[in-house]
Amino acid sequence: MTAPDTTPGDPGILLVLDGWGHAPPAADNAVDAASTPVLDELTGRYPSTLAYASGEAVGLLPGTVGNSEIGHMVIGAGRPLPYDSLLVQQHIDSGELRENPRLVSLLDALAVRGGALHLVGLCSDGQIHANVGHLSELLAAAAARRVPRVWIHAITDGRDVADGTAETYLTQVTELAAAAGTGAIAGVIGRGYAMDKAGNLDLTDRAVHLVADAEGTEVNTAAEAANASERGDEWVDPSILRDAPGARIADGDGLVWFNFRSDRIQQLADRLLEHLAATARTVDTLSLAQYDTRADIPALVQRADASGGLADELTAAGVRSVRIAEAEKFEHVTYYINGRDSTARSVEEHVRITGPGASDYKARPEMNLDQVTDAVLDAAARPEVDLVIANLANIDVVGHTGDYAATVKACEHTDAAVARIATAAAESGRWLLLVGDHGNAEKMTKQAPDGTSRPYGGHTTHPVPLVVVPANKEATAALPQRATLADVAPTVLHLLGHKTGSAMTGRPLL
Ligand SMILES: O=C(O)[C@H](O)COP(=O)(O)O
Ligand SMILES: [Mn+2]
Ligand SMILES: [Mn+2]
Repeated sequence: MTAPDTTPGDPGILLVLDGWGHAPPAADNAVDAASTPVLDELTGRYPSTLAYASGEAVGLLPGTVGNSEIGHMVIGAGRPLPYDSLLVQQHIDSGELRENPRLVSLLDALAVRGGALHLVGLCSDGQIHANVGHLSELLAAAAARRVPRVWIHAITDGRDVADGTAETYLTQVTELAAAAGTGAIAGVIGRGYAMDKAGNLDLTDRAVHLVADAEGTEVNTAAEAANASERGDEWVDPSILRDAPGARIADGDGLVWFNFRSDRIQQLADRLLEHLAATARTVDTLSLAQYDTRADIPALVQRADASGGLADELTAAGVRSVRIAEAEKFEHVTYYINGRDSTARSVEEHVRITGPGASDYKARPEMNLDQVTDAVLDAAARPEVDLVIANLANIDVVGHTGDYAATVKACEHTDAAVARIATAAAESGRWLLLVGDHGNAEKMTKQAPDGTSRPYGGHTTHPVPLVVVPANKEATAALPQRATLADVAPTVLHLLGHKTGSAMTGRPLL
């Protein structure tokens, strides 16, 4: 770790505008269409640039859309970090995954005792939570080890990919199973139920009972389940295939979770394992990548080391920070930006805004932004606070609804919040760094496999705006033409008067 530098810096505010991407004006660009006079003025008047926030620049496979987890982790780490999806793919390409001792021993045990393998995960190629290609590799491994029965418990997406595509992905899953020579879909359920992360256990339990107990509406085909949904792919009702006898999890079966990202599957994983234990079923369980579950689930692929980032540098330098976000993005400015490290730090305060959630953010594009902004202003007014780090969630969370008009409004609410925060920064002698963590709202349609253009609420590969409003407004140094999210932590440290951390490969932009 780098020793703190003695250059006096200024206190500041790091504001992550979640899902704030940049793309040329177009009919589906909600960021451009929104009236955002303050963001326009700050971007025009002060040093600004575009930062890469997807693909290799942040530790993803080339061409992969950015996401909140890797976005905030790289903002904090000051270097690209090989993300879980990239590590899984490397283990597949090298053949390591198939030979993974934990996997081999589970599959061999199932083959010997005649147990079934249950594979649970999101069936799409959104590459944010999961990738059906990974499922394919697990199916091939099960076939090679002669596991007698393999059941796929399919979660439908419609959020990281265009809505209305669930049937296509379910067909693909069936084809992958046929190609591998094993596996059949047992049940289908939307991610709104199976991947709730807000503690709505009534939703989670619908998934628990489908997967563990084969309880759901009976359907003849997976496509029938997908097409019956009146609320899109995210909300496909729990459905069990009529020709899936014995898909209920039995004592002695095995279970592998194939989402690589933990945040939206961990609630279900814990709940399901507790239900199996309560019903006297011993089931050996693995996850593709490491999960933040209460239960200790052995992972097939370990996480990259993310230490030596901003949090470690701030702690070493005694820099006091306040982290603020509403529930949807709270972990992003605490756990993820700190490198998936939950160590309590005495120099950090966490403010979690808990206003009303919403099942449909179309109707409430303002979310709880006023309270988030109030908290930022309160923290900025405290002289003992060196750094305020906040996430404004609206552009991303409302963007995910795929509703263009609501997303335009979310951008406009965000602009009004930035206006208040920029004024407070000026009044408290703070610099203000604005940056997106990945694109979303600047592209609200996507071409479906059938060639039609559909509303799209998912992320993009576009770069994100990055603006530095200096504490001394006379300073007008230009930023490099292109930056990456890895440059944010070195720039923040520089503005605070500290050197770049020795583990960081990004550079201060000023
Ligand atoms: O989990 C979600 O809401 C989306 O799939 C991804 O969005 P995030 O990366 O912004 O959390
Ligand atoms: Mn995000
Ligand atoms: Mn998002």
